[in-house]
Amino acid sequence: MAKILLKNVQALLEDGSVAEKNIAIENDKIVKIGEVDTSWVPDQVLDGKDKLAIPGFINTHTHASMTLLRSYADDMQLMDWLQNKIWPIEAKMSSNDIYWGAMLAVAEMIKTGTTTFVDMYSEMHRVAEAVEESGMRAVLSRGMIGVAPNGQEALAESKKLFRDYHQTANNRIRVMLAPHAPYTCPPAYLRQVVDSAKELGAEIHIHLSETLGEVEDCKKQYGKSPIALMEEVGVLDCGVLAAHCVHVSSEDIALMKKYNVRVAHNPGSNMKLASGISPVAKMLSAGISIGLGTDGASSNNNLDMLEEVHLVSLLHKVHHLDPLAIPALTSIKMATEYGAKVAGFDDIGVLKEGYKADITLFNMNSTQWFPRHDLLSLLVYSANSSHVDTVIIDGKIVLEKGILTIIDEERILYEANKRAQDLIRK
Ligand SMILES: N[C@@H](CCSC[C@H]1O[C@@H](n2cnc3c(=O)[nH]cnc32)[C@H](O)[C@@H]1O)C(=O)O
Ligand SMILES: [Zn+2]
Repeated sequence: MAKILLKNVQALLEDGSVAEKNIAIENDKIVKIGEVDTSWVPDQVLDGKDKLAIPGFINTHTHASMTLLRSYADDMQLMDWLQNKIWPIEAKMSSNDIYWGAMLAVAEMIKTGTTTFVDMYSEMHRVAEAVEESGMRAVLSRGMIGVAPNGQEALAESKKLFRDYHQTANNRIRVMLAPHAPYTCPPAYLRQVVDSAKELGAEIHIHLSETLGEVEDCKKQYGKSPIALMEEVGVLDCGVLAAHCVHVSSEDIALMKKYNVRVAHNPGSNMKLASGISPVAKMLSAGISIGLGTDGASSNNNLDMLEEVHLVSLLHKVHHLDPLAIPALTSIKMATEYGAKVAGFDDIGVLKEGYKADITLFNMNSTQWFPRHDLLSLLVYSANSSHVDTVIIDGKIVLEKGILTIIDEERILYEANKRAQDLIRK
């Protein structure tokens, strides 16, 4: 039995308060927050002095292996970027490229305090391998472009991924089915995906209503918005994680609420691709679950969730000309507790007894953390992710004093860089 004690740490609790606590971890779970019985003897004690403990960040939408394409194509329109730069080079990516790209992403995510990510890409068994080896938690999906030549093959791969990996690695890996978007998956294909999802009991991860152009084209072609089209073809019956939802109407929001569509909001990507500003405050007040995501490292260009926390708060304040919009606690909850719901978990996202021990510790020994009027405010508005000190996932220490303990950072940087260089020469 592995027992870890976080001693006298400042802990962000479910009600939003921060208080000095002991946190006892046994195997993969938090067993106690508060006074720990002297009969409970830990194997390892981590000193919590000057440390802030929060639930590990949950990145609700990314394409991990796209780290290999970071800085390869910037300052472009979404469709131009996808069709003329990204998809042609993705077609040349080998299974090993996918693996090392995912490893680079996992290293970056752990070092910036993320403990769970939701991914959509191809060759996902290699991403699963990176997740298994690194100790990370993830929701994986094979992104399907629903047209010839690979539509049917992608669906078969998706189903296989679900059967092989859903709820494996001590439940660290979950799997969803991911038709890429309404503009790449025609209704007949989406109906096939829905049938497969129902047959397997799988949920659906999809990009929806990302740009105005997408919504306009969808209305022209099918007479309805992407959200309404998803209702018609049955996607909304399966349990949906929808990335983006930037251009959604009041009618769309009512449908999303009716079917409990969960949203991955990607403020950095939406700003960089100039997709627009998602009506986050409106969706939150309609009772929709919204998490934060980075999207791929080619449209962000990093996987730093604390940056998204910062952005979501600032973006919606200035958008509404209202400094009360998306306060600090809401933005942190979107990155943790609400993100857990969005990703489909009921035992992560909060520091709570009985929950999984997925914990990020910030070292508060730097200028940005002084003076300490309000630790939550410092975290959201002042700190940065280089202050992440220790990360625990599923009860295992995967980062200690800023050093990756399970995976080899030097090797990952070397392999990923070499493969990215070879890829652009192919
Ligand atoms: N090209 C893959 C399948 C697609 S996976 C998911 C896809 O989403 C793409 N993607 C990344 N970010 C975005 C975004 O913001 N909107 C739409 N697509 C994106 C990404 O480049 C990738 O091609 C194949 O081999 O069949
Ligand atoms: Zn995406």
